[in-house]
Amino acid sequence: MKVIIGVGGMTNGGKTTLTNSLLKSLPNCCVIHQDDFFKPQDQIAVGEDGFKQWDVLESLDMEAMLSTVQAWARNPRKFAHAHGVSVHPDASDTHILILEGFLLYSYKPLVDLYSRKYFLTVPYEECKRRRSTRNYVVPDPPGLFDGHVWPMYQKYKREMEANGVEVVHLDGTRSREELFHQVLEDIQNSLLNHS
Ligand SMILES: Nc1ncnc2c1ncn2[C@@H]1O[C@H](COP(=O)(O)OP(=O)(O)O)[C@@H](O)[C@H]1O
Ligand SMILES: O=C(O)c1ccc[n+]([C@@H]2O[C@H](COP(=O)([O-])O)[C@@H](O)[C@H]2O)c1
Ligand SMILES: [Mg+2]
Repeated sequence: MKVIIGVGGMTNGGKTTLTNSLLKSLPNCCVIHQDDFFKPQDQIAVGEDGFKQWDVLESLDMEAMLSTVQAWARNPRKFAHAHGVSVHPDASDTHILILEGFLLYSYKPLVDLYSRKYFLTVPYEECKRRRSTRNYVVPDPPGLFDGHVWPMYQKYKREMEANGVEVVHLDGTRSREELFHQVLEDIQNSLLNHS
């Protein structure tokens, strides 16, 4: 059995933190981080607002991300080995892939592949506060959060809702441990229902 799980939602909702905990606890579990598919800086468009448009789908090489997912689906065992994930020879034939990122449910070719689509959010103030403490490869210029990041988050979320994409909402203000246990239990239950 092959299961793809999305850990999506807003920037600084806690996606990467939650994913790293899940990886340690789920058997035969690989991960693909959407952040690894940002295009090079010189290919990122500059908007009329003067900001580099990092938070739009066109800034990500989604075709390459999809190819990586397909490589996992063709041979999860080989993919796990290639990515340093240990697969026990006697392990059950359940293979899990976590996709983690802020625009997981806005790219049509991926949207039907998920068994479960988690969506982490925190209130605006908390998101802005957490973001101000982050050190991205390309640092945020002043005003980026209110001028670009937050408006794009709202736009893609509205589109997702208009398209009827069903997600499991997670309250990112809960503790790391609570979120981890909630999601682990939910995944384990959905694995039982699939088998
Ligand atoms: N449940 C949580 N409660 C409080 N802070 C959190 C929680 N999860 C993550 N954080 C913190 O919030 C920031 C963003 O977390 P991260 O997992 O990198 O988010 P994302 O990948 O969604 O941008 C980090 O400083 C992290 O330590
Ligand atoms: O990783 C990069 O190269 C990178 C370069 C510029 C910006 N980012 C930011 O990375 C954010 C997504 O990552 P995350 O962990 O905050 O969800 C997104 O809001 C972008 O603005 C990321
Ligand atoms: Mg992250």
